[in-house]
Amino acid sequence: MELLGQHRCFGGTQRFYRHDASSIGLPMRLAVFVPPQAEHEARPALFYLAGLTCTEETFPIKAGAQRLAAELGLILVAPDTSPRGAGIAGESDHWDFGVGAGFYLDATTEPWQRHYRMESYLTRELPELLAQTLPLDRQRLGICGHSMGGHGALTLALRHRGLFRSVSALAPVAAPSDCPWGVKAFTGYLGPDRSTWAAHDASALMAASSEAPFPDGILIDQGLADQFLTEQLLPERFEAACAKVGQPLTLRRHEGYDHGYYFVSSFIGDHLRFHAERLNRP
Ligand SMILES: N[C@@H](CCC(=O)N[C@@H](CS)C(=O)NCC(=O)O)C(=O)O
Repeated sequence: MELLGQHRCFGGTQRFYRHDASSIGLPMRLAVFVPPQAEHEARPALFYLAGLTCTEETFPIKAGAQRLAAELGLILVAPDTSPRGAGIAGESDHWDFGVGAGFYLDATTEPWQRHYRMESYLTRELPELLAQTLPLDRQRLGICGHSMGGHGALTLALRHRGLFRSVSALAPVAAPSDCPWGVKAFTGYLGPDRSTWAAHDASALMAASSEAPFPDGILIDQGLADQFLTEQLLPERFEAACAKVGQPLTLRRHEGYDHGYYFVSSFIGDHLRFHAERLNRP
């Protein structure tokens, strides 16, 4: 991993890295906050997946999570939202598909399947690489995300049982098979056969579970003034699926909050505490 920049921050360091990602076949960038406690011992890590149009810089710059992460001793890992530089014609033409919109899955269609492999990158390559490079306890990983990243957090946690001990989301795309962003992404990355989509749809995955996958609970925050709430996010679908399988879910609906980072920064602290509590258990 090539260290591109390092900044002292609340006694720890905010770092930016670039590395050759073998699962993607291209260089990837990521941001990592290392809390002061990591100088002495391996610490738990929270992966944060950002939403459409974001980069690895969005979370460290806008969410304001470092102060509390330093107190809690949490490493924060913020990857990019898609491969960049794949050279696919038109890959930057849409803000909700292609560059900046990788949807945290492995594409199975041409021309995307060679490089658009965010799921393999995040679940196989990155935990291993980070554990080799940083004082990170590989057995204590949590995942959270916002919007498309909320979809990523929920689906990766549900698809890779045991990899992430705790999961939460802010304004997640909760039923992507049934919203315009998800239909566009799944059609493009997985093809038109809808039977392949359910495996990447948090509500469908939860509804298909035989028992509660996260008995310690899942936390979701949602703003009620979110401009994408009723057309794209559909948290009530995930809520119904959790109820069906007995999955404990705290879904908090907040009057007046919209979709952006003023909302994320208002509630990210509760997510850090939620994860720290679960990741610090022996
Ligand atoms: N570009 C879109 C909005 C995209 C958007 O809201 N992205 C969210 C994630 S889905 C975000 O976090 N944007 C970055 C930011 O708010 O700083 C639009 O013009 O409507």
